[in-house]
Amino acid sequence: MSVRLLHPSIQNGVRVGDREHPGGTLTCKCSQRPVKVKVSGGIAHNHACGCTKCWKPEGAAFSVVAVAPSANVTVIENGDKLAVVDSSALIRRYACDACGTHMYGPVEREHAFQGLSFIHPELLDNDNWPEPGFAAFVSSIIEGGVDPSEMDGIRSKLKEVGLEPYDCLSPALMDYLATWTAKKSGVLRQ
Ligand SMILES: N[C@@H](CCC(=O)N[C@@H](CS)C(=O)NCC(=O)O)C(=O)O
Ligand SMILES: [Zn+2]
Ligand SMILES: [Zn+2]
Repeated sequence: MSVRLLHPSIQNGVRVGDREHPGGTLTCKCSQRPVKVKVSGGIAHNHACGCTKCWKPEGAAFSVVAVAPSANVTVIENGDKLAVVDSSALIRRYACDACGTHMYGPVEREHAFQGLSFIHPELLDNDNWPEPGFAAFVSSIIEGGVDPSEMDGIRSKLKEVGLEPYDCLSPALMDYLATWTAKKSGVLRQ
């Protein structure tokens, strides 16, 4: 069986990026009138995501996705091609209606991630962005069509390239989300 492509940017090892990376311009895959979105500042929480909702390049089992403050994310060209993929989802993923690339996904609802936009750093016009730190929603790749028998090998490969596999987000992010929820409900003090 051929080796499953996890994601082109992690398949042969994760390249260590620049923590002080300044952002850049995200460009969709269209050869004509590509959508361009400017990210005017750093990104955080870069990770691989196996869920069925995050955009993945052709043939990849995982997406690579990070966040930036929504205030730093601006559509600069051909925004008329953008449409929200699923308006009921927490992340309002704006995709190019011609090539399907997800360009940015703001969280607008009251939520621990409110004010952040999810973006795919591989679409930036430079490649020194901070590397992914873990793999999230790994079991979800089965929902995307991966045979369950491949999972042991895929989790081993993720570990080999330095990405700890989790079936939701990382423990640190899950604790952050739970803390936000506990404060909102009042069981923890603000
Ligand atoms: N097993 C589901 C998981 C979907 C999911 O919960 N995705 C996470 C990671 S991106 C999430 O936070 N989704 C919120 C959203 O899609 O708006 C799938 O693969 O579709
Ligand atoms: Zn496009
Ligand atoms: Zn996802």
